[in-house]
Amino acid sequence: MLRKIINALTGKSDDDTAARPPQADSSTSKGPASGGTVNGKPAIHPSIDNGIKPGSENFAGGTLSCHCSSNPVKVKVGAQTAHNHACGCSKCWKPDGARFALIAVVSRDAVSVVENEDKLEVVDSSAAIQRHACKECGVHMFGRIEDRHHPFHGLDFVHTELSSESGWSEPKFAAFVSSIIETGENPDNMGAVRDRLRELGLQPYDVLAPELMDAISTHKAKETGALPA
Ligand SMILES: N[C@@H](CCC(=O)N[C@@H](CSCO)C(=O)NCC(=O)O)C(=O)O
Ligand SMILES: [Zn+2]
Ligand SMILES: [Zn+2]
Repeated sequence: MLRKIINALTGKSDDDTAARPPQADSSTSKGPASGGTVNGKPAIHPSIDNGIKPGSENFAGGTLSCHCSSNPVKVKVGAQTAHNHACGCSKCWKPDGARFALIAVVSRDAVSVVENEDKLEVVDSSAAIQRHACKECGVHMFGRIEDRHHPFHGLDFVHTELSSESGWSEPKFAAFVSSIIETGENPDNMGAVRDRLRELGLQPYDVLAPELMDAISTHKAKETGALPA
């Protein structure tokens, strides 16, 4: 692993090719390690690979459905989302073939499970974001922060591509970009991936966008007393 990191940093090739995940240009089926290309460029996510459609100002929400063909879980989101972004982390749900998840936040008060709640389970109860996923198809229906001290407490994370309504806020940046390597992306592809994100108008960040990092630090400073509450 260390050798791979050093090679990625120095630009040297890794002769242990058998151990490497497929290249971006290879074809594929599932997961970021096998993310393919669209028109010769790294595929990011099927909803935006052909361009990003802006959301609608007066949009007031819709219903998310999981991928089950029968008895899908349905979650009502009764408000427009905010901070929609592409996320490369290993924890967010991605559809087949996507390198990135698309994920946005919305007030938890606006989120309610309206059908087949019994099919939901929390993927990792120790995670800050409790991702409620369908036990049958694996789709994450919403992610909730239960820790009252967390900077984003009160917000749920949702994938608006699960809704048939159009008008949801569009993704505006890409977060945890380097993290795609953690699930098998070839480090040699990162330049092309970042170029493609910029071309789509999604500034790549390796953590979150500055306004969210500032919000997290402000929250912490108010808790410690470094800033007035
Ligand atoms: N490199 C890690 C990063 C995982 C991570 O910190 N993910 C963020 C963003 S998720 C939506 O933007 C996070 O806040 N995670 C908290 C949680 O998942 O509970 C990796 O790739 O796994
Ligand atoms: Zn399902
Ligand atoms: Zn994520």
